[in-house]
Amino acid sequence: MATTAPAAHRCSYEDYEATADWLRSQTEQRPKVAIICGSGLGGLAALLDNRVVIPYKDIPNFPQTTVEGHQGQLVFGTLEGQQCVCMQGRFHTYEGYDVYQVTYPVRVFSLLGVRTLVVTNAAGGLNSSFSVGDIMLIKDHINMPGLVGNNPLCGPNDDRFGVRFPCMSDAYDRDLLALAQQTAEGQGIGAFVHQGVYCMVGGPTFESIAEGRALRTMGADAVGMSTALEVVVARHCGLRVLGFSLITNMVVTDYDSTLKANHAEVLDTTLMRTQDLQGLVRGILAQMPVDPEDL
Ligand SMILES: O=P(O)(O)O[C@H]1O[C@H](CO)[C@@H](O)[C@H]1O
Ligand code: HPA
Repeated sequence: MATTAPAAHRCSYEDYEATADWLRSQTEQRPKVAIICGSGLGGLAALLDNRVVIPYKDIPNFPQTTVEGHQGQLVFGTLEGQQCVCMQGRFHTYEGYDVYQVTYPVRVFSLLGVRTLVVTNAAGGLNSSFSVGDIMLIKDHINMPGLVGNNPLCGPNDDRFGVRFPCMSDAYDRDLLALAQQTAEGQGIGAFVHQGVYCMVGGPTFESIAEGRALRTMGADAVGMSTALEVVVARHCGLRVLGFSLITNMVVTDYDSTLKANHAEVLDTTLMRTQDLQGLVRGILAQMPVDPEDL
């Protein structure tokens, strides 16, 4: 049977602008910080004061969430004096979305005036010194889909967003990383906060043992099915980025192990660490200058 490949949802500048204009018409809030909540981490949005909640289904051009643990709404509000917008639910390529849809909200945020993107995710631990429940501050990533040509910046470059060949060696802001580490230590949770490399894979399968071993050998400390694409688009349009992985399970890399990765365990672990992660984000925002130039 003949099949037709689905058309890529590459969007025009005007599409992003239309969504940003519509959001501006729904709220007077003008966020400077966007927070993308990973699986089971949507509770971060509940911390915001003066909340304005907008379901994705009402937002022009927005995809819909389909994964358990991702609610599917934008929450505008203030946290520690910072004007924020939280994505309670992100998009993944394994849901059937293409890389342009997965990253659509990031460019909209940039047009809204956001200057800092905070990405969070649930991830499997590869570094043998990590334990379930640890928090990894992301210091770098391996964008596996991007490395094989599935990069959200493929296609004609729109210079209004950024340059054709953006640098990724500075993807995760070093000053924000240092602030996050100091904040964790100040809050007494430094013992389970580490820095490491996040590897994005396509999913939705969890890793085979050979894949887990290969990723570890490549230098990844944690693996998940999100984040890198959003970060690439954020850096392209000049946002500074801070990223957190919550280690929800350890990737099985031993043929004698009987452990089996599963999404229920991922969501259970997020419940266990939700307070610490929320406290950490709150503490960082309390000290983070609104203008990146002030860091
Ligand atoms: O990356 P987030 O969205 O936190 O979710 C992670 O958890 C899910 C697997 O349990 C996958 O979607 C993986 O990427
Ligand atoms: N692998 C990939 N993605 C994940 C994992 C994992 O072990 N845990 C949470 N998200």
